[in-house]
Amino acid sequence: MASRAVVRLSKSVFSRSVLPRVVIAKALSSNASPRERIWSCKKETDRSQIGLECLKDMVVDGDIQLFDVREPHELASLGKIPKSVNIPLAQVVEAFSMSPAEFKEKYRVPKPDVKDENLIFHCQSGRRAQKAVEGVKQLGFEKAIIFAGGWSEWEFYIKRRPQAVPRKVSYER
Ligand SMILES: O=S(=O)([O-])[S-]
Repeated sequence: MASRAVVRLSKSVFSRSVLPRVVIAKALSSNASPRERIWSCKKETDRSQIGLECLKDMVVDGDIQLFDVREPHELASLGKIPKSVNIPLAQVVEAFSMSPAEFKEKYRVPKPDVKDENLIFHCQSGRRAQKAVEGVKQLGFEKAIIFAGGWSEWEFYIKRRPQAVPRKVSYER
């Protein structure tokens, strides 16, 4: 009787709370790869996108290559996500076809590697970023993903919860 209760209790403890917590703790540790961190935050199984909370963590952490494919005038008038680099959609394929030296000279950041797992594209609401991801995937950047919520979701979040933006990251407008 008592042993059955113990088995039942330990099954529920291990299956529902302890193990997932261990997995989550590992995924959130500084040793976790960017991809482990991304997917630890996601409940859904769609691995082609990143959600706002995880994006925010990566922005704070700095371990991110985030490209904003809107037009420069949109960034100037609406604002930009910290750490993002602007490459308008029409230039994306050309940019990601450049040599690392040309890319660095033009965009002032290192060119991502085809194997990078922290390569993320966003725009205003997802449409252009989707095209950008499709374009770079054709060039071999298979692990590129999209922040579909884009600037719209980031701005909505910031406006509703400005205190949630860590001080380390300045809110650029
Ligand atoms: O930014 S958008 O192309 O989704 S309108």
